[in-house]
Amino acid sequence: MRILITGGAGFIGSHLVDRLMENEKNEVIVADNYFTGSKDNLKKWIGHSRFELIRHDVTQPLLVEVDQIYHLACPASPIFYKYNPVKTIKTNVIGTMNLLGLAKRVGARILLTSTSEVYGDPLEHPQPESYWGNVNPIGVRSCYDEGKRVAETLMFDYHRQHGIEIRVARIFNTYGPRMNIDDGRVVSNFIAQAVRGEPLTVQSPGTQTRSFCYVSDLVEGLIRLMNGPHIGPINLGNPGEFTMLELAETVKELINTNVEIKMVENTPDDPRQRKPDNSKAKELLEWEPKVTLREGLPLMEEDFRLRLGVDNK
Ligand SMILES: NC(=O)c1ccc[n+]([C@@H]2O[C@H](COP(=O)([O-])OP(=O)(O)OC[C@H]3O[C@@H](n4cnc5c(N)ncnc54)[C@H](O)[C@@H]3O)[C@@H](O)[C@H]2O)c1
Ligand SMILES: O=c1ccn([C@@H]2O[C@H](COP(=O)(O)OP(=O)(O)O[C@H]3OC[C@@H](O)[C@H](O)[C@H]3O)[C@@H](O)[C@H]2O)c(=O)[nH]1
Repeated sequence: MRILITGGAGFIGSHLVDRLMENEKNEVIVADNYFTGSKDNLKKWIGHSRFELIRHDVTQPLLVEVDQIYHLACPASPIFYKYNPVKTIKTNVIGTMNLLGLAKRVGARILLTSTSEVYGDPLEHPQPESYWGNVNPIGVRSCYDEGKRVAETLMFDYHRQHGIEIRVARIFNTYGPRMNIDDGRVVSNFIAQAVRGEPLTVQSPGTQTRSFCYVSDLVEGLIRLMNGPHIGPINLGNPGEFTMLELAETVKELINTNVEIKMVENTPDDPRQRKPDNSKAKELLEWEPKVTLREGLPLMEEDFRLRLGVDNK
């Protein structure tokens, strides 16, 4: 099987590469523009005979002969997707069209990594795939939320109109080693702050909730979705729900009991609650996350200490 992973130099993408490369029958091609990803994440595969890395921006067409496409390319951290919002929209819309065009041309199956952000600031809780969401179409997060919603629409229209084999995953907050140190997302921020001995910055009010999935669980879900018969959309996330204050307390307890917790200002349109309804993934993919937050957080510590150059406690 020859497999293309767009965004494969990023956090989730590089873990997916690791898993797919374990199978000696797979050849893996990564296409990435290194906006938020890095060659470092793939260093153990560079030079391997079954692996290829291409510097490529998905807003441009790509021609490669492949059997499957995991389409991940898109900045995921709010700081980075808001940095150049027009580019984020182009990546989601033109990028997804380009990859669908490739899938059509070579007859490949294509999986889109959509997001729980398509539910916006959800009025239904937990969120099932049947919920249409509560999204601000003109806000600062819209380039990402609405961009992913259009990407999903494109996937289903190419499927209905051209018979393309599609898979759509709606990923909930995922964390683990290799997240960018300055990524800006809450788990990597708190771990980096705890390792550096700096205050943990909880954005107000701190009662907003998220459900955090460890990256190995998520990758397993993506592979099951890609290779199963169901097109989705299917929620992939861990149903354990925590307030940001609870997350900060947990990081403090597990990583550095000496740090303070500091309340800081939040950003506009921050969703107030989020938790996946996992029934579809359980039933159709026989998938359930295994790693709890308390187990997963310490697994990031060594990677962050090494990259930050901070010795063990
Ligand atoms: N991590 C999460 O919690 C989460 C949640 C929901 C959805 N997702 C989705 O999963 C995917 C991967 O997320 P991640 O957490 O690994 O983020 P990431 O930022 O670490 O990885 C994204 C990768 O895409 C690349 N990229 C960005 N724009 C590109 C472009 N125009 N052309 C080519 N490459 C481009 C980046 O350089 C990076 O390597 C994204 O599509 C994201 O929307 C992630
Ligand atoms: O330092 C911080 C950073 C963030 N936060 C809070 O933590 C919560 C989560 O924020 P993050 O930036 O980690 O992530 P978000 O949940 O907003 O978006 C995320 O979810 C879905 C994915 O598609 C996106 O890629 C991802 O970034 C927010 O309520 C935010 O206000 C803090 O309290 N402190």
